[in-house]
Amino acid sequence: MGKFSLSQDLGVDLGTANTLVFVKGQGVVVKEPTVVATNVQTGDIQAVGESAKHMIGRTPGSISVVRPMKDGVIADYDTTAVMMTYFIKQAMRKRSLFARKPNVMICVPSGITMVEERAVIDATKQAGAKEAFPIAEPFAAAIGVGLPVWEPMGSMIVDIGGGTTEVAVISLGGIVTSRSIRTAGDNMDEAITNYIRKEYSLMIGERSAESIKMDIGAAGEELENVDMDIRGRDLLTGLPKTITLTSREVAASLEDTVAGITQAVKQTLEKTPPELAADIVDRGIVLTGGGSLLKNLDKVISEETQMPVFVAEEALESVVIGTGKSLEYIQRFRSRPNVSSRPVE
Ligand SMILES: Nc1ncnc2c1ncn2[C@@H]1O[C@H](COP(=O)(O)OP(=O)(O)OP(=O)(O)O)[C@@H](O)[C@H]1O
Repeated sequence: MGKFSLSQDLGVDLGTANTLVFVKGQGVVVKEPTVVATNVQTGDIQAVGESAKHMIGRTPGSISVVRPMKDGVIADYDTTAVMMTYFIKQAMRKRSLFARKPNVMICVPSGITMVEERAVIDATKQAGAKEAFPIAEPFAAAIGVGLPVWEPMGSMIVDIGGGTTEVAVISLGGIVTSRSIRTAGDNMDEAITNYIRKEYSLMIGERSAESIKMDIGAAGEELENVDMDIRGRDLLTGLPKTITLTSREVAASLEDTVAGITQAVKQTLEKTPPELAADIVDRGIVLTGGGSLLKNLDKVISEETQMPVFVAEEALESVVIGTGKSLEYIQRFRSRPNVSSRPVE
């Protein structure tokens, strides 16, 4: 880096549900849903981020709304690249005219294949990055929540996003054991949708399912029961209909997804070397990612594992904050497939 370098490097969390951009020296400057609306006839971009998310389920035939990431990886390459270009431009609005292209630290799920990781690197470069440095999502999340990742000390992080849940035990700057499953927030929405369709013959939209989860969704059984009126389309008459749903029903519909996440945590603990397991017993498990905000999920995981469990304060931002903090160590990261979790000394 030269003496008069005008660098403005970026950290990016390209998530299934949300994309966030961190600018060195400024913090989180972009926080938008990973959604793009395009005009079907012309291919022109109609809306990106929050405004595109509002269009989901409400578009005429001429507009298509796409979520270009699925299960933590790129499902629609061209749309992802266009979206990233838009967000990176937005993040660098205040950039000097003479600034060079930014280096970008970008998170990828730890269970990603080489081909999938290559697609993320290529899309990031296409969006204007000079170099793209992949970092494993749970590692970034652990840095973001301030866990002592570089110390000889076991830390366990569970990042529950929209598409993936990543569980990792970290010590001495590397991931010791990890598990990445494609079960997370999106599956919770699907489980609620399926339950309502089966029990009430009512078809609800993706956004309604997400609001039900956020408003009255919870893990476990012993809950204060609350009601919510739900509107949708009656599958038998084809007409709009309103039903009243209870939080207990929602919790029951989420049981399998919650069990899947708890199981992944247990399996990772089982593979953890004893010294590190002892550290985790002392210091607890940290949950992060939007999915960790599901009510009572921390308690259920704590009961199942018999470990203290904490939810991170900035659960939706830990990963991007971690990518931002990692910019300090950018020289230690190399674009090498599948070893991105391990900073190279
Ligand atoms: N209060 C809440 N209660 C339950 N779920 C929530 C809450 N807030 C957000 N979520 C869920 O969190 C998920 C998004 O989390 P996050 O932004 O961390 O994921 P992501 O990084 O985009 O996904 P991934 O890491 O899988 O690529 C969505 O499924 C969203 O519905």
